[in-house]
This record gives sequence, structure tokens and C-alpha cells, in this order.
Amino acid sequence: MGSTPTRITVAIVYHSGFGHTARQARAVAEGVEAVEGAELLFVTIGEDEIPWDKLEQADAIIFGTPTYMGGPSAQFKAFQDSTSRPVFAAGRTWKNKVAAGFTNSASHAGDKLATFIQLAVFAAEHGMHWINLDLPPGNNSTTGSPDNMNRLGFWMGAAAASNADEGPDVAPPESDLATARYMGKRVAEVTWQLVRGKSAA
Ligand SMILES: Cc1cc2nc3c(=O)[nH]c(=O)nc-3n(C[C@H](O)[C@H](O)[C@H](O)COP(=O)(O)O)c2cc1C
Repeated sequence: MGSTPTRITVAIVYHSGFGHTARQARAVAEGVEAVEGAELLFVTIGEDEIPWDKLEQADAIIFGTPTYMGGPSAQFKAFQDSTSRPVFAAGRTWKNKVAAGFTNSASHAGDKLATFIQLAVFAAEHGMHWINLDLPPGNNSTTGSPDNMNRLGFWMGAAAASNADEGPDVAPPESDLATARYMGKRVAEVTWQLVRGKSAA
């Protein structure tokens, strides 16, 4: 038996070109911080130096990117590629961490699934445990509404759609931000289960 853990660290590493995915990232962060004992490490690609040492210490890493041309943004892909030496070649130092993802694009579908698959494969290459979104589908029946969580019907992660003619002050809508908050909380809760389970074992 190890010592009883008193806190976990959940990192969010994301890119946003125009602020919409940044809004979604902040909602994911709120969900993480709603869980007692969960500390947040918030990394904005393009603004922050990538804190490789701190990421190595984190228990979970949530990846976020806009969907551009049916995949992660070039900036996010550059971050992914940059993990090759300090993480993969250094002994796969993210192995057995929890992983999850979120993406935002203009169209409701917008080929976001391709981005999620790319993020999940990336996590798998690092030997991470991918966490899905366990919400039921929203807005898929006569009694559904665009205000429902998971209105876009994705399960690989938290999805958001931001109207192309709206700024990040109003898009994505509250239902997608609630979905993002839910996912951040779920990831922190699952991470606690894993950390406590490892300690008990
Ligand atoms: C280069 C580029 C490619 C895009 N490709 C897609 C796409 O494949 N599917 C989609 O639905 N929206 C696409 N969009 C729209 C963006 O995903 C959308 O505007 C999103 O809200 C941008 O997020 P950001 O403000 O965090 O950068 C694209 C936008 C740009 C600039």
C-alpha cells in the first residue's frame, strides 16, 4: 500500500486560433476545479512554454484543439509532434496517465470525429487511458432541445460548435460549455479513482 494521495493534478493543453476553443477550455477547467483535491495545470499553446516537467508529474492530461480542415489545428499538431523527444523517446513518460479530449468547430458535425480519433490515437501512442463522454445524446428527439448537454451527439470527448459569424463572447453556446464542464469533472473523478486504486493496490 502506498501513502494516501491527497491531491491530483489534471492538465489541460489546448490551442485556439480565435478564442472559441479557449472558451471551451475554460469550461473544462471549471469542471476539473469542481472536484475536491483536483489541481489544474492550464497550458495555452502559443502563449505558454510547454511545461514538460509539470506535465510529467500530472495525473491526467486533457487535450483540446479546434477542428481545422477535418483535424487538429497545425499548432496543436506541432505540439503533438514535439512530444516525440521529451515524452515518447524519454521512456514514454506519459504512460498510464488519464487522457481525454475536446474540440470545437463551426459546423455541428464538421468532421470533429476525425479530430477526436486523432487525439485518441495520440494518447494511445503514449500509453494513456482515454476517457470517453458518458452523457446521453441531446437534441435528437421531438422533446430534445439545442439547450441539452451533448446536443451534438459525440462520445469520444466534449464537442462544441461555434457559429462561424459569432465571436467567442457568444459562441460556443451554454449547452456546449456545460458539456465541457461535465467532461472536465468526469476526467477528474476518474483520475481520482485510478490514483486511489493504485495507492490501495
Ligand atoms: C483553417 C480553418 C479550417 C477550418 N476547418 C473546419 C472544419 O473542418 N470543420 C468545421 O466545422 N469548421 C472548420 N473551421 C471553423 C473553425 O473550427 C471554427 O471557426 C472554430 O470555432 C475556431 O475555433 P478557435 O476560435 O478556437 O480557433 C475552420 C476554420 C479555419 C480557420
